[in-house]
Amino acid sequence: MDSLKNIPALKSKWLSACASMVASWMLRFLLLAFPGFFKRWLSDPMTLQIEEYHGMSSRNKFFDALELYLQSKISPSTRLLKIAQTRKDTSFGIHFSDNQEFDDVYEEIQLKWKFISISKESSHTTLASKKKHYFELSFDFKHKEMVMNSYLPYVLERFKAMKDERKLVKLHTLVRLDPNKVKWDAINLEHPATFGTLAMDSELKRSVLEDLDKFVKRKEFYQRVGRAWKRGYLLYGPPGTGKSSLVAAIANYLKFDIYDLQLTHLKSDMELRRAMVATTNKSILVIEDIDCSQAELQDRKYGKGIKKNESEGNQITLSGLLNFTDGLWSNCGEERIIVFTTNHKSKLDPALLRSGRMDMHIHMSYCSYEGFKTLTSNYLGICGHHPLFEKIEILLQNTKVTPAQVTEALMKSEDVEVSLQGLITMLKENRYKGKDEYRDEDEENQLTYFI
Ligand SMILES: Nc1ncnc2c1ncn2[C@@H]1O[C@H](COP(=O)(O)OP(=O)(O)OP(=O)(O)O)[C@@H](O)[C@H]1O
Ligand SMILES: [Mg+2]
Repeated sequence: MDSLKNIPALKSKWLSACASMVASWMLRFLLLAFPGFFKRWLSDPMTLQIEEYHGMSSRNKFFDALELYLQSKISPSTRLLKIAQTRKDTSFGIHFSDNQEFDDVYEEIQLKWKFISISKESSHTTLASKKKHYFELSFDFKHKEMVMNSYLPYVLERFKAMKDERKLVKLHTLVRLDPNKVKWDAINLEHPATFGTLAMDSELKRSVLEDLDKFVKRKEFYQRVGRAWKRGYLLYGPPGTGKSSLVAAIANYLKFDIYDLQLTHLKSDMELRRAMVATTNKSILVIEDIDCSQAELQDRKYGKGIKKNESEGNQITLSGLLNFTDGLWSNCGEERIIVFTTNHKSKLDPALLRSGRMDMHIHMSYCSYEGFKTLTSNYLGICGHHPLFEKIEILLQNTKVTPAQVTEALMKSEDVEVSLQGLITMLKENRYKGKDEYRDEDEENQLTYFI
């Protein structure tokens, strides 16, 4: 009788067991049938956006780092790659297509990158800037700390290592996008100059190389003495003596990018500051022909030969530049080299030559016999002696020709005899020519150290 009484209780137990079994089957079925939906439902996504530019015109350096880093994450099964070669580049570059996705794994965290390109609505934009580009990084919110503090620094480290491996050196120049906006535009530096190919006094070359080596090794020293980790060089000498080639040789030697700062492209000290702040560490800021820039800036300031509306708004000054290079700018980065070049050191503002401003004054001068031998080894492949060398050595002692003039003569023929004879004729023609406007500087020391 008792067991009959328990029948309803047993029945409800049985029913609830059946119901929970059906529910678990259904859940299993749904999980198997729609895994994506459940994964999304269970996770708590977080997204970071990395835009190409931040502010008005400053390029986002992390965006540039991603462009290289993510090339290593392109899936081998990718069926669409955009290849481009700009007019100025000699090699092909991979460009990402809109909505291209990249998977990455870091410390077992799944990360998803996406490249996005959207049209901008502005009347002032150039063809290249009509689009806004950015990367999106998606991951689970619970990994936020790990991504911010560990993964992003890791991406930067990888980028630096990849850049060093590829030995990419960039040349950055200023381009004006609209009346109020300038930005740095970069191309690969294809300048072949190295210290080996430069016709330069060997003692001077050795001193410059030693100075560069010492500079890059002295991080702790600069920190200890509380100085900004920067070095300034003034390169001076007649046109065609290798000042620009020396800048390229330094960049190739240290693998530092070059920022070619054309002061006359800028309208105000504010623009100058923005452009300088946008330069990266391990870079060379070059201001070529500083005497000409200085003169033009003076003209603009006082309106000499310049229409009123052209001079308006141009408040860029040499002292503004020097204060900034000596002060805040040099302190907000590391391993910065600043180079001024000029044909006429005597025409420079004394403020620029003041002791401590430029660490080294390097005089690039006319072609010596030693320089000539470097050039014949490069251009004609002559490593030893040649019967015509003695004549050339005597001629070079009395003739002021630049290495550029010598290379021009050496390139005229592939026949060594013809080339050297052509050079002898050129040297004879130039032997007693005209007044030397660079004589004062030529009599100075080749190298002046300040620190
Ligand atoms: N010292 C040098 N060693 C090797 N090649 C040189 C040297 N000087 C000049 N040349 C050759 O002449 C060309 C012009 O030289 P470069 O532009 O470096 O001279 P520069 O001193 O910067 O002249 P400028 O004052 O006109 O700017 C170089 O591309 C190179 O081929
Ligand atoms: Mg030059």
